[in-house]
Formats: sequence, C-alpha cells, structure tokens
Amino acid sequence: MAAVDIKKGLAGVVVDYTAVSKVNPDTNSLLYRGYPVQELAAKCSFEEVAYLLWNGELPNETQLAEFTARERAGRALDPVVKSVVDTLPTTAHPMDVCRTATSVLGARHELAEDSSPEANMKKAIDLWAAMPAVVAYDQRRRRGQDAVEPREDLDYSANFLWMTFGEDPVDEVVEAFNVSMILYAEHSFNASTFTARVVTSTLSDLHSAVTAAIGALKGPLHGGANEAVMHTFDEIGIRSEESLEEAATRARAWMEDALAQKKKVMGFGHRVYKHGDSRVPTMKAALDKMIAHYGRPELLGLYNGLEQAMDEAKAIKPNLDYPAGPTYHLMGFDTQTFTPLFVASRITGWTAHIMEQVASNSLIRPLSEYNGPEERHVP
Ligand SMILES: CC(=O)SCCNC(=O)CCNC(=O)[C@H](O)C(C)(C)COP(=O)(O)OP(=O)(O)OC[C@H]1O[C@@H](n2cnc3c(N)ncnc32)[C@H](O)[C@@H]1OP(=O)(O)O
Ligand SMILES: O=C([O-])CC(=O)C(=O)O
Repeated sequence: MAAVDIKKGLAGVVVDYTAVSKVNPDTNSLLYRGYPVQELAAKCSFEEVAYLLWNGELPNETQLAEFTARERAGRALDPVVKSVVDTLPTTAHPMDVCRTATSVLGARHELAEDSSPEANMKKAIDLWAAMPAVVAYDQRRRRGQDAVEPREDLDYSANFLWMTFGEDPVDEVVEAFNVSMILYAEHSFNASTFTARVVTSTLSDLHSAVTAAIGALKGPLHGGANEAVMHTFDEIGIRSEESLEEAATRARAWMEDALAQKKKVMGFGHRVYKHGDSRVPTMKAALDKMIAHYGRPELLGLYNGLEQAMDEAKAIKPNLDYPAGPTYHLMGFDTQTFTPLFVASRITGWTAHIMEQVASNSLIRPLSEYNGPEERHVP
C-alpha cells in the first residue's frame, strides 16, 4: 500500500485564501484587514474594529455613528432567550448557555433562512449586540441576581461590564476590557473559525455556523484555555497576603512538577506561533494595569513563576489566554464566564469569515485513508 501523507490536525495545510486577517509567525505579527492589532488595540474602540472586520475599512464618523446606533438598539435581553436560559440549571456551563442562546436567536430571527450579504450582515450585528446581555445575565442568575437593563450612553465594552456587575464601570477597567475584546476578535483559520466555515460551506445559515463555532471554542485546547488558566492559578492557590516573589516560587515548583508528570499546561503553546503569540505583550500590559489597579501583586508572581519555569523547561511561550484569564478574574468575572467573553468578541471574526465563505464558496470535504477491517460479509 502506497504511503499516504496524512496531515494530522491539518497542521501546516493551507485550505483557502482570506482577506480578514493575517497571522505571520515569522514576524510575530497579526493584521486585521491590514492593520496591526496592537495599533487597533491602542487607538480604536471595539465597535470600530468590528466594523473593520465586517466591512474591510475603518468607519468614518457618520458610519460609526450609524453602526453604534444599530448595536445599541440590539442590546436588550431577548425575553424568549431569557425564558429558555431560565429553564437551564445554574450548573450548566456558560458556554452551553451561549450556544443555546445563539441557537434560539437564530430560530427566532426574521431572516433566519436568508444568507444574502445584507441578511448575513444584519444577523451578525444583531447577534454581536445581543450576546453581552446573555453572558451577563447568565453570570448574574448564577449569583442569584436579576438582569440589568442595557445603557445607551455606554460603549460596547462599558455596557458589557455594566450589564454584568450593575455598577458604573471604571474607565481603566473598561480600557483593559476593550483591549481584550479587540485582541480576541479574529485569528484566521483557528479551529472555531474553521468550524464556522465548514458549516457555512454546506450553505447552512449563519446562526448554525456560529453555534457550531461556540462548541469548538469551548474546548481547553482552544478558547477554553482562558478558563483553564484560572483553574491552574486556583490549584496553585491564590494567597492575597503573599509577596510577588513567594507566589512566583510556588508557581515555579508547581510547573516543574506538572511538566515532570508530562502534563499539558493550558495557556501555553500555539499551533501557528512558535516564538510567542503576537497578542500577548498587549494583553499582558492590560493585565499589569489591572494588577496595579486592584493591588494584587501576588497574581503577577504566579504569572511570572509559571511563565519562567515553562520557558526554562520547554521554551514554550504563553498564548493570549494566559494573560486574559487573570485579567478577567481581577475584573470580577466568574472563571466559567471567561470563554463566553471570548465568544462575544469572536462573533465578529467568525461572521466575517462566514460572509467571506459565502462569497466564494466551495464545500469543505477532505479525504480520509481507511484503516479499518478489510471488506467482509454478514454471515
Ligand atoms: C486562543 C487560543 O485558542 S490559543 C491556544 C489555547 N490552548 C491552550 O493554551 C492549550 C495548551 N496548548 C496546547 O495544547 C498546544 O500548544 C496547542 C494545542 C495550542 C498547539 O498544539 P500543537 O501545535 O498541536 O502542538 P502539540 O500539542 O503537538 O505540542 C508540541 C510539543 O509541545 C508540547 N506542548 C505544547 N503545548 C504545551 C503545553 N501547553 N504544555 C506542555 N507541553 C506543551 C507538547 O507536549 C509536545 O511535546 P512533545 O513533542 O514532547 O510531545
Ligand atoms: O489561532 C489559533 O489556532 C487559536 C487562536 O489563537 C485564536 O483563535 O485566537
């Protein structure tokens, strides 16, 4: 039998063109529609970046005003979604809640079966606008709290924090949250985006594709890693009375032990970047600001200790989920809510890819090499 070149995990396989983003591991850079992500994070609101991903250009003032008005008009918690969420146990994983809510919103959308460019753009904006209410309400109901009404005077990030915590958000926190939303928005053919493109390639609808993408993002080898990072911190033990150095020493010992046991430590490594994730320095700077804001140096100790021990032992660098996890923890999100925050952001990238797939579609259907039993017959 001739040897077949199996590309396990599709590693290194170029599947299609995309104009949405460029991940370049050689220059350690990430461009959204040509713009370096660090510049977008420093100079733009998440709304501007969402507009860019969907339209290919940054909005002018008039376009931004019209776009933000559309987003603000779609923020309220859909009463049917709320009633469905209320039937789910509070022990349900928030990613399952997000996935279910997306499915309900799809089934209820007046353009559910329309995949024209105009319909898909409307569905993308509607879903993106609706998701913070779902994520925020789900965290609140698990804490025994009622839903909070959205505020039209706040931007996307500030309103997200408002609807989650019901308190006026602090500018510094909003800024760090906005950075995380921008950095999480898009990353070429990652597993969840590819999932969305596979579903779209069968000419299925946008909400079906996003529902499937949420399922793919949930796993700890992908978006679920931001939650897993916090579980690592919890396992090591967060001790607020501890100094940075003491925390780092304990974290180093934990990592050495984990690696000796050949454990995979979530928040480290990447399929494409081999010398560090382009987004980490920007997210780490946001984390540093939050550590200073909340006065929690021991978290930086844990962060540094794990990073240094991993680098020394295996030269594997952190990915975006590593600084994002403790940042969201400091802001007050439940650990299980971290990946749904990623969902709210990545809806922009997923749906940009869905629209690109529709515009230049070919059914995605690779081949496999059979290695089961030889042909046989029922006795
Ligand atoms: C936003 C995001 O989705 S970013 C990714 C988030 N995911 C994680 O943080 C999960 C942890 N990381 C990993 O599992 C991997 O690095 C992946 C899945 C992200 C990329 O994996 P791949 O490119 O398939 O590399 P693979 O898993 O084969 O690892 C290559 C080697 O590095 C090791 N390695 C890679 N990541 C890690 C890690 N996080 N901890 C320990 N060892 C690791 C592997 O054990 C393997 O070692 P070996 O050759 O001795 O067997
Ligand atoms: O690109 C990947 O494989 C995973 C990732 O970092 C992302 O989706 O943001």
